[in-house]
Amino acid sequence: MTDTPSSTDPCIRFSNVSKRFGTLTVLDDFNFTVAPGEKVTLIGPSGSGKSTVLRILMTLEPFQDGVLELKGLSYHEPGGHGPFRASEKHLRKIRGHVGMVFQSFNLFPHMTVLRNVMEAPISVLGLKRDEAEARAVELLGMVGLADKKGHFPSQLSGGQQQRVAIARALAMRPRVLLFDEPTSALDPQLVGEVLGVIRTLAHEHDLTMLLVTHEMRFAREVSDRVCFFDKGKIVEQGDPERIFTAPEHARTREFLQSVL
Ligand SMILES: Nc1ncnc2c1ncn2[C@@H]1O[C@H](COP(=O)(O)OP(=O)(O)OP(=O)(O)O)[C@@H](O)[C@H]1O
Repeated sequence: MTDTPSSTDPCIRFSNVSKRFGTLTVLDDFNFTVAPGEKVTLIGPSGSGKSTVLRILMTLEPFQDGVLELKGLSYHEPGGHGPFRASEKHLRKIRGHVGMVFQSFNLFPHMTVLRNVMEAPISVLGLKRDEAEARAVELLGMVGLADKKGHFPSQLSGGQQQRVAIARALAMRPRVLLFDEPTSALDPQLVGEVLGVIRTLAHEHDLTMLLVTHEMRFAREVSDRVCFFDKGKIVEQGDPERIFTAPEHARTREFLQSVL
């Protein structure tokens, strides 16, 4: 396994990955690749394993079988003792490439918005304070919150907090950004502002993005590829227009009829 990816390598590659929680098999011989810069959305029924795919990529969950690579780095080191048996140092290296935006915003309540965005680049990347501040101010401007940098999270709406969380993830300059139902915890009137920020990111940046969302119209707008996921497998995938207008698989059709 090499640590030096070539430009033609997929950015993310799951090869025959299986994930079990006790006796429950969530991913069964799962194969999936994402190209550099590609925006891919996973849709599918609740409990089908979509979040688990993201959590494994973020190194938040171990897996049992198979091989997972991100930007040419394997989740188990050569000579290691099976999947995910990597040293903390190696996992940190992987994590350095990937950011994640969760359903709940998870901001530090005792820190201002600015500090929430600055903190990890200082403590994890070793950025100087003024560099981290300049980066944070720029990103807060990008998500439309430059004027809120001195506020605390409790003084912001859910939509604003989620936009801070997006700025915080971007501050680590990840190559891959994962979104796990980023608007599910929001009041309906706040969903649009968060989707707007993600839409801009998708259209204007070469970040590789993997999204799990129940917002089908949004999935159609931002994705290069939509994957219908059910019972730990990709049942059908392709161009969003085709998946949404002419799904080939009966399970995809049933799912889309139930949510559209
Ligand atoms: N830590 C855990 N321990 C035991 N079972 C778990 C754990 N995390 C997830 N599961 C189970 O794994 C399955 C897949 O969960 P996952 O959250 O990946 O599904 P999902 O497709 O993202 O669902 P949703 O759309 O509802 O978020 C579910 O049956 C869930 O109950």
